[in-house]
Amino acid sequence: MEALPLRIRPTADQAIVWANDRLYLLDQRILPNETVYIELQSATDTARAIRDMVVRGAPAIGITAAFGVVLAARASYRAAPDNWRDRMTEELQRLADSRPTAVNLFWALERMQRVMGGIGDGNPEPRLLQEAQLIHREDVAANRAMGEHGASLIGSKTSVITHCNAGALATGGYGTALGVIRSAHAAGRIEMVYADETRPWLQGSRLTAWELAQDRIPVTLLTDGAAASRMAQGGIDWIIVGSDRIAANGDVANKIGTYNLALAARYHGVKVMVAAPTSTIDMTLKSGTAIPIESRDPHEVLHCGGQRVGAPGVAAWNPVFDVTPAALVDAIVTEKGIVLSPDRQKMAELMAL
Ligand SMILES: CSC[C@H]1O[C@H](OP(=O)(O)O)[C@H](O)[C@@H]1O
Repeated sequence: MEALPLRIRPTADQAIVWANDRLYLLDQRILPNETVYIELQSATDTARAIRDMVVRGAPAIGITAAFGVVLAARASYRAAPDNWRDRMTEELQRLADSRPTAVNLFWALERMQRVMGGIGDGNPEPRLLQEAQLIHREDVAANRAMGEHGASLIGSKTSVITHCNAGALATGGYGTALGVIRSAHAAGRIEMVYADETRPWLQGSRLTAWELAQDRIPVTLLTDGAAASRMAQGGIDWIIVGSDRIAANGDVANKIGTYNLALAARYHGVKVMVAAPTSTIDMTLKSGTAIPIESRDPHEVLHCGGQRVGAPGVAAWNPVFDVTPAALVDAIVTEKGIVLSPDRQKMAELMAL
């Protein structure tokens, strides 16, 4: 991967760019201090970029993987025009192995493989690129629909707490949780957004605060440990978060710390909204206990802001997601509509729409 200048304005809605027949990612590891696009030359590059969190966020991971399939097809067809499918197997597996929790990754790969199955002779790239771009466009449209659905639940002068980054940077654009916040703000109903910093990777302080400030939406940073005390002071109406995978009974996997928020919210009478496209819902898993939870390098916990904060010899536990039981979720908001007090039957009815 090489960092190349790309002559577009680096905004949160341009985190994933296909231009000049090339794939570029806004490097989210160094936002907000630097806005640098990295060009990806192969599916292996793409898998590494997902694993290393150059791009992150469930829908964004799925969209990026779809473009990774296009890069794999280009290389395979050039190497073996008559046998390009078989040559893609290894690269597709690398993409699938990049991160385990966001189901959108596997949903996108399966959709691209279904298209691969329908391609006849000749160069597969144009048809696969068309599908990857369609997945990207559909995600933005879903986020805008989700934003309106979610905003319909938001009353005037609402203050919310959000966790991690479920914004344009985590999706194809507009965002899921931040999409709801953007739509409610456009309707004049947002008083304040409190953004948890979200240790250890700081998606909240580095990414969410940047996105909201860029859109002139009022935002106040919280340390992760401050959220419950802020709720205890009163005046918080909703917790609004995204998700990486939702099980068939409505259990929600999201960034580590979401479960803590939901427990404190229930105690303080604050409602919990999870905004996610239906591509994040995994009806093959009966409950959240079956959702694979990614653990990352303890180094991420033992360091902060580029310096070591854990004494030598100290261990660290670094699961980067947790599961919030459906019983602690007041609303799951998707592009298809809203599920209040989610349960298995209601999730099945939503998915049947
Ligand atoms: C709209 S999905 C965003 C979702 O992804 C984040 O995880 P990560 O930054 O590790 O990819 C977090 O769980 C967000 O809620």
